[in-house]
Amino acid sequence: MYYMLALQTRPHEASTPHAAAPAASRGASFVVDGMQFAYRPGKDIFRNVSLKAAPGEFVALLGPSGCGKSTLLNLLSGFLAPNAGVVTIDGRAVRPELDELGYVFQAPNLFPWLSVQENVRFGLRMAGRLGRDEQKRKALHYLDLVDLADVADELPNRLSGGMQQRVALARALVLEPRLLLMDEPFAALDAITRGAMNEELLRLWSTLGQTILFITHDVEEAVFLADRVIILGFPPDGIDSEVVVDLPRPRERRRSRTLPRFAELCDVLLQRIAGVMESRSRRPLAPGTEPVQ
Ligand SMILES: Nc1ncnc2c1ncn2[C@@H]1O[C@H](COP(=O)(O)OP(=O)(O)OP(=O)(O)O)[C@@H](O)[C@H]1O
Repeated sequence: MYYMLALQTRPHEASTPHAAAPAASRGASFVVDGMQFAYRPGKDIFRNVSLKAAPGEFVALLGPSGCGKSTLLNLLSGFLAPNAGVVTIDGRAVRPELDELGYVFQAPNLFPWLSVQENVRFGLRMAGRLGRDEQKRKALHYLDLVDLADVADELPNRLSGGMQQRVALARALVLEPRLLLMDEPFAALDAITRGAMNEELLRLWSTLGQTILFITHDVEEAVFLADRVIILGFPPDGIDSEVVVDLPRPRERRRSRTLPRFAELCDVLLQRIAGVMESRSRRPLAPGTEPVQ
């Protein structure tokens, strides 16, 4: 039932064709200001990076392997602390335990011995939020939203990869985060399932209105989903550039992908990534790493 509701009401997408945030957004803003970060002294991953997202904005983070996408996400979630600069969520210094934050990763990482419903309920139990019946009701509500209420009592190993990832999404959503951090959440899925998950994510976002930061390697996925795509350069360059995705919403795979603007935007992103790769290949080798003649 809730899934149908999500399909029918798309306040964000219907009313704001290009804008970032739905009118009554539940999303949190985030600000990264003058951030410097290194895992080891003298080896900066980021140097003076600044970046913002408005409440309810869908931001994709794109870049070649090793450019620092996951590191940036870990800094935004407070799992890593910057060496300089600030990271705030709605004006508060970030900490991993902030209620505002939710996570979805590439692997669903469900507990195999717990039912689907118990997996989704787990975070509420750990946080001691709500009574047992209310936790169950809420878990079922979010399972319904991802169209999995009918497998609530199954164990995860009875589900396909795509279904397991939808459970992981419901598990994040049940905590009602205002900022959803997604690290290549659909990368392990086949192309058809991935496309369906992309559409499903847009439906949920248009109903729930979180701010989303979504890491991907896939330019088409970035263009289909995002309001804005941030391209990262190789360390320590930080942000290479940004591209605003001015495609109309609501977006549907078959319709959006046939728009000439869709192809243009993909092309712009591919060129930017090629520029990032090229700038790295032109970079002088670090002392001691010159090829032996
Ligand atoms: N725990 C760590 N300790 C030291 N260096 C690290 C650590 N994690 C990542 N790095 C380095 O930081 C840089 C950025 O890594 P990161 O995983 O953030 O990149 P990424 O863009 O997410 O890559 P991918 O797309 O392959 O997942 C890389 O050079 C990587 O080797």
